[in-house]
Amino acid sequence: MTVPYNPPAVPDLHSPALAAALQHRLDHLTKPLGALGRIESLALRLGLILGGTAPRLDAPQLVVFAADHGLAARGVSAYPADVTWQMVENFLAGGAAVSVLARQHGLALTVVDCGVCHDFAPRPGLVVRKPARGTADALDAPAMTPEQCAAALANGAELLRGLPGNALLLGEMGIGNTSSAALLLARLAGHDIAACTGAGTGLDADGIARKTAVLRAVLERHAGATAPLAALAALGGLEIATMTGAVLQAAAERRVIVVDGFIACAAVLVAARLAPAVTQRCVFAHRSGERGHGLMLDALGAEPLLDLGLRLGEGSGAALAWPLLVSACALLDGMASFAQAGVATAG
Ligand SMILES: O=C(O)c1ccc[n+]([C@@H]2O[C@H](COP(=O)([O-])O)[C@@H](O)[C@H]2O)c1
Ligand SMILES: Cc1cc2nc[nH]c2cc1C
Repeated sequence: MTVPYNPPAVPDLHSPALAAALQHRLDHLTKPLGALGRIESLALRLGLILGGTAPRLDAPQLVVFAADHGLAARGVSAYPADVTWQMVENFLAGGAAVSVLARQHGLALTVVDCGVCHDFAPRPGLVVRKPARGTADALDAPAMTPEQCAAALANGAELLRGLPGNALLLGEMGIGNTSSAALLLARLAGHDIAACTGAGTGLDADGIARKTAVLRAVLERHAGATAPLAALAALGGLEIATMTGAVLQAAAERRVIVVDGFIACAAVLVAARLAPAVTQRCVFAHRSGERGHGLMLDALGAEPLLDLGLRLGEGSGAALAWPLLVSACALLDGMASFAQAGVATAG
């Protein structure tokens, strides 16, 4: 299957001179060498992405990509598929975890209907870009046709082009989407599906065993879908495909991409298989409680900032990590050097 989509160019960020200037600045601030730990590598990364020694985060955008999954009818989730549209209403009404966190941290929140089986009343904060009402049951057919997958990728890119600011925080909502993420991880990183399959919204051990059996059969059904976009179309969700297009566009525009949990990482995994330099623009917010997320982060070469046992999605982990990015920039910009403060350096 060929998906008619050309990813944008994502150049390497390699800049030894800027990296040296950032490291020099970090090393001369009034603290023992390296004492701000991972905040220092975060500051370095933000400087490299935004292209300066005093990076400024501007107008951060938290986008929740939502869609339904045909595979949900196979009992792979602990919750009914209707929760997808009901939670979209909750995001927009301001009552979801991510709504609260976005308000708290001054993040603009946009919800994108990428393929929910529901008609929403138009309102501010909701964007409808749906190539289909949910995916097909991947046990019967490819989840998306090549055209639907290409349309979702293009929608993500177009959406990003219209957003202000220089930081994108990824969120998602879709009953059944840990199945798609597990399938993509198994296929693109070459792991057994059992190591990639977890409880999602809360399956017990028997439920996880049934989910694993379904997913193993899906992989067999689509054994030929090995290229990244073919795998995305066969196994993925409409929200994952739209998010992949958004990630590629954000990376091409040199925005900071704050990656949430297991499903958001699956979109980044597809994007990184198409354009490896994508991960240079990513800050991985947290390690989620979902089995498989550790393998996913390893496949991306990622070290997440937080490890809180979150397994909510929605962009909640990205929003919780956001203040660390703000602090990293503030410290880089605002701390005095040893020379400025008249503090003695190490003997
Ligand atoms: O972000 C994660 O790591 C994560 C882990 C488990 C579940 N989720 C959320 O739960 C939903 C998918 O779970 P499931 O069991 O329906 O596949 C979806 O809406 C995700 O946002 C998210
Ligand atoms: C209630 C609920 C909220 C969610 N938010 C993201 N995924 C979710 C799944 C459920 C079931």
